[in-house]
Amino acid sequence: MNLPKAELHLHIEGTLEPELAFALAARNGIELPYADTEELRRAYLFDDLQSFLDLYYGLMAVLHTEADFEELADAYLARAAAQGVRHAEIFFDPQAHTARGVDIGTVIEGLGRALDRSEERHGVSTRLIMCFLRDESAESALAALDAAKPYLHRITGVGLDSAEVGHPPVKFREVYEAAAALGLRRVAHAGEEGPPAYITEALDILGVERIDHGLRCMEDPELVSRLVRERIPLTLCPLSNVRLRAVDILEEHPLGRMMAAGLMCTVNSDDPAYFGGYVGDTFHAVHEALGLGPEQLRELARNSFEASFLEDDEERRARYLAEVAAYEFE
Ligand SMILES: Nc1ncnc2[nH]cnc12
Ligand SMILES: [Zn+2]
Repeated sequence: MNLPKAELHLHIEGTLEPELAFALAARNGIELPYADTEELRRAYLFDDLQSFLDLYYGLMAVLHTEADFEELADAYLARAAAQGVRHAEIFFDPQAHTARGVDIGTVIEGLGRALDRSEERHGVSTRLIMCFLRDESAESALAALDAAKPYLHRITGVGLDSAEVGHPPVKFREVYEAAAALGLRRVAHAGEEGPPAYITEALDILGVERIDHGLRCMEDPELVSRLVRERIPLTLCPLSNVRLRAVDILEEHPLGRMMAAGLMCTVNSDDPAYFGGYVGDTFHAVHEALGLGPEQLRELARNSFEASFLEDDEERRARYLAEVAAYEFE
């Protein structure tokens, strides 16, 4: 769906399509444990977040050089642009690469090369958000933040991802304090598989401005009231929730109820190479499965720009919002 939109929850490593994975494996002399792209795709049957993460971190082994990261990001931006994305705030997982011996500078400069050309090539403005792996230690996250210091001009904010349950936001209190002191914006995954209390902690202890997922807030009516009152954006990922079995089928996704409750929802693709669709596909899917009509889709698109980190470019935000208002549905 070509409705102009911002994508606010997108792991660049989750855009690694099987074809590119095999091409990079061949280029870098790496043998993948799959015969071909078909066999790899057949492995995309996940039971939960962890079963996905195991494959996701494994396949990253093909990413080595700046050129690899550049190609990955450029391929995503081309696909996103074709689905109406005008602005993308892109997550990356530096610790998943440094743990394999790939320097953080290689990752950031490689992604940066694609992002620098994105407006000219794809008409997509971008921001970069570095995520800490919550199943690693706070010390490891602090080391990642320290290693990113020479590249802060390229980084807008920090996030928190990976296996959620058992790794509450409070574990990263000092890391987020340090990030805030560096002038970085703050977001965190919370309430994907973890309890509603993690959402409250992310807001109160980490000082986040948006909640990534936040699906499980619906179990706590007081939390819902607070999120509505404070207009905290939620970056929902409905196709991801189905593939990782947070909801059984898309028709049962609470997105419609969340919007009706007054929550500031956005829809995003999370890891589109693994979950069956990019963000335009996701808009189309929620239209079909949940019966969201044009004005609800327009609200989601408007929210995506309002929740985006475009404070340093309000003129651009206003332009994007005008495009949303003027969009004519077929
Ligand atoms: N949906 C997700 N939840 C947590 N960590 C992730 N890393 C990549 N995708 C993720
Ligand atoms: Zn995510």
